[in-house]
Amino acid sequence: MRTPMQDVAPQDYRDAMACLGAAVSIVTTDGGAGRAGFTASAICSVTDDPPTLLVCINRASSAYASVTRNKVVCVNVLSARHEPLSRLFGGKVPAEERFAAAAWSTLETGAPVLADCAAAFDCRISDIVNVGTHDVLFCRVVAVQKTGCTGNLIYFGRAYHTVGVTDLAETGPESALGRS
Ligand SMILES: NC(=O)c1ccc[n+]([C@@H]2O[C@H](COP(=O)([O-])OP(=O)(O)OC[C@H]3O[C@@H](n4cnc5c(N)ncnc54)[C@H](O)[C@@H]3O)[C@@H](O)[C@H]2O)c1
Ligand SMILES: Cc1cc2c(cc1C)N(C[C@H](O)[C@H](O)[C@H](O)COP(=O)(O)O)c1[nH]c(=O)[nH]c(=O)c1N2
Repeated sequence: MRTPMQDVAPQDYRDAMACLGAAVSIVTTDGGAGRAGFTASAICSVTDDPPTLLVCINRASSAYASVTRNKVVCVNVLSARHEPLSRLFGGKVPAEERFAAAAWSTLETGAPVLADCAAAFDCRISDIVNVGTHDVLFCRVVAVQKTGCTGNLIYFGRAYHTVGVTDLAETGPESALGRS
């Protein structure tokens, strides 16, 4: 006989998840349903054939309607210097103010590409799965832009950190992992 699923408390779950460090990206969209973007850490690679990544988006997010109606996103992987931009896209700031703070271009889909991000994955959303408060977006990658993967922004222990040495001669090896 099956026993009913026993969930842990959301706070216990979040406390444990705070130990799971993750890269920080800004996920953007543009199209008939408008331009929008949000800071995201719930992103990972699914398969390289066909190149597919997943993004988890809270259905309460101001970007949700635009993302799911436009059906395109660009995942802009952030460097340490983008921490202020990450805070801006982290909520409660109007979309126009978020985008005014940086330079953007486009690749294939028209979703905004952050000019100097570490890497950008331009995607068409192929599938959406509802799970609890979030939608899991499966995103087919149709173009990439790669600028450089040093000094990347990480969110770990409820704080921003940097991984990867930016300039050893200038900063010294101790700066390879720094808390901000
Ligand atoms: N996946 C997400 O939606 C997600 C991830 C990170 C942060 N956030 C947002 O940033 C705020 C601050 O986060 P924090 O890390 O400083 O402290 P926190 O205690 O709220 O969260 C700790 C960790 O729990 C997970 N988490 C938090 N809220 C979540 C949610 N609604 N859905 C799924 N996972 C969630 C994330 O891994 C997060 O890093 C959160 O309250 C949340 O609104 C959301
Ligand atoms: C470091 C970090 C990481 C994440 C977030 C925040 C921060 C600071 N947020 C929250 C998200 O950025 C925020 O809720 C949106 O900007 C929505 O806010 P508005 O509704 O636009 O004000 C977030 N939201 C989401 O739907 N999926 C995610 O993976 C993440 N990850």
